[in-house]
Amino acid sequence: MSESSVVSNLMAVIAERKARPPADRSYVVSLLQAGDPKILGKIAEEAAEVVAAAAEPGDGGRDHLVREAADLIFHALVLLGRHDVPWPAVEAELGRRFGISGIVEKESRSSQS
Ligand SMILES: N=c1c2ncn([C@@H]3O[C@H](COP(=O)(O)OP(=O)(O)OP(=O)(O)O)[C@@H](O)[C@H]3O)c2ncn1[C@@H]1O[C@H](COP(=O)(O)O)[C@@H](O)[C@H]1O
Repeated sequence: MSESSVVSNLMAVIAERKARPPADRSYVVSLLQAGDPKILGKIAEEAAEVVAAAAEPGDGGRDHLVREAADLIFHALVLLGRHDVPWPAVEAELGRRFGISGIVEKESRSSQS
């Protein structure tokens, strides 16, 4: 499975968990049912763990960073799913920015407001 299809498939699982919560235990359902405060708290927690892992030296630190980044992105995807934001919308936004310097893009934001 390619990396981008992992994200698409995961978003499909999250949407399915939301539409038809299974009787079996599901971490995604527990997050969706607990709502934004729980999901946002997990995102903040995982972001702090990314920061800590990035400070660890060597291959162990790098591997830890990969795991914590995956946790952070997973919880962000659950938040998107809860708000019915489809993954292609995020991809389209990244695509819109592609090749535009972040400095130029930020300047265009302030001229729009
Ligand atoms: N990708 C994930 C995924 N990534 C992380 N997690 C869970 O996120 C939780 C993170 O918990 P913690 O904060 O305790 O973990 P942690 O930060 O590493 O803990 P410490 O470092 O503090 O010890 C754990 O329960 C992980 O299992 C995930 N849970 C589910 N998925 C996907 O979601 C699908 C549906 O899951 P269910 O709804 O549970 O069936 C699964 O098949 C997977 O594909």
